[in-house]
Amino acid sequence: ASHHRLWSEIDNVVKQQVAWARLGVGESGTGWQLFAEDGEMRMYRREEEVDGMVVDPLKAVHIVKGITGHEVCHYFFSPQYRYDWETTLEQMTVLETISEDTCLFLQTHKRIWPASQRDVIFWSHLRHLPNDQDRDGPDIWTVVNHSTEHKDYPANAGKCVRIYLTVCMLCQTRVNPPKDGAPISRDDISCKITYCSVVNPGGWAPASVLRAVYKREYPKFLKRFTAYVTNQTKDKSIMF
Ligand SMILES: Cc1cccc(-c2n[nH]cc2-c2ccc(F)c(-c3ccc(S(=O)(=O)CCO)cc3)c2)n1
Repeated sequence: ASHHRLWSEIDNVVKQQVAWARLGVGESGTGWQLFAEDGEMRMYRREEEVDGMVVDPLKAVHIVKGITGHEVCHYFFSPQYRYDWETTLEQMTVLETISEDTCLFLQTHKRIWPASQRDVIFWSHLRHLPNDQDRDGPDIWTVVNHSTEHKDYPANAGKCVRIYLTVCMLCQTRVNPPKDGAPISRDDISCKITYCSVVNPGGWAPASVLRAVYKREYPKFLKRFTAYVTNQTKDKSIMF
């Protein structure tokens, strides 16, 4: 693809996020604490503060039957579906479509009492990392969202406090080919999802409130989003 002004930053952040997402949460004692479990979904966080603000990194691992990593990343990246699954979204603007796999978003999200309302500007990049180089390597689809500036929307100019985030949705598709050589159906596929997120809430917000919001919102988001993809794809041909 023709390189654009953000290309080198995107390439560096994507490589760093893919490496980070592929690191397991290891045995207990590595600082990751399991805080939510639901079926195949496991959510971990690390308690970290920067300048007295909670920036707890989050890592969620989920295995969903019947969908592919390409499908998960397609619905996570594409703006036209976002209001369907992002329940806390109040306003989304595509500031720039930089290429067919890279967009610039401005989003305002519903206010979390007693903190002020938040907005965020981030570039979003969809990438397929095929495993052609090493035979049994993982075939990865990923979307990385990373905060950036925009000259027309300075931080904290209006009523919203600007937040800063890096999010990685990393997917690996597993196929169990049917014994009798039949064509692959949705019963023969599953997707291993690793969702990583680090959010700096910008202005001050009480640690207890933020941690309670994260504990409630992240599991709800991942369950709702993956259910949305399952429902959107169930009668469509498989997008590998
Ligand atoms: C899933 C989740 C976790 C933690 C907090 C909340 C939440 N509750 N009420 C307001 C928000 C809120 C405030 C500001 C934000 F930037 C995002 C935000 C969350 C996720 C993403 S994303 O990049 O993962 C998906 C694109 O929207 C972007 C912004 C969410 N939602």
